[in-house]
Amino acid sequence: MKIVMGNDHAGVEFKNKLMEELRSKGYEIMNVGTDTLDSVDYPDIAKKVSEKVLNGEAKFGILICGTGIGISIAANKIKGIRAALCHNEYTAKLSRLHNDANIIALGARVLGEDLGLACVEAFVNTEFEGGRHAKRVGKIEL
Ligand SMILES: O=C(CO)[C@H](O)[C@H](O)COP(=O)(O)O
Repeated sequence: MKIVMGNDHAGVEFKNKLMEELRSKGYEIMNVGTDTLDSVDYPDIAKKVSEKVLNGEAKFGILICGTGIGISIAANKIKGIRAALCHNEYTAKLSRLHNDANIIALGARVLGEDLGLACVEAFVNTEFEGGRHAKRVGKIEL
């Protein structure tokens, strides 16, 4: 499965740990985030990841900033993106099951790396349930 990851300066270490774990589990990871601690603007990263999800280069995106808030707000302004800010496996799973989220957003200053990985695995391994949820998701479209 192809996944694109992006992060601002607050998420470098978190991204690296997650990327290493995910690659060791066989996921194909594209990294479009920053790799240094120099300050960058999270909306630019949200845009890069969103583009790769929308053009099909990746099935899912992972966005990381300090809290996950700004980067998820920015991604959700882009047509076709449903970015879910998740803090646990339950919300990560439900964001796929009910909301058909195509990006998971995580807060590097909020979550431990192990919990972040558990959230990502719950997210990418859950299918959208459809049915009554499809009508609701349809109403979200920009
Ligand atoms: O979490 C974030 C956005 O929601 C950013 O990572 C955070 O605002 C960056 O802050 P700073 O420039 O002070 O490192």
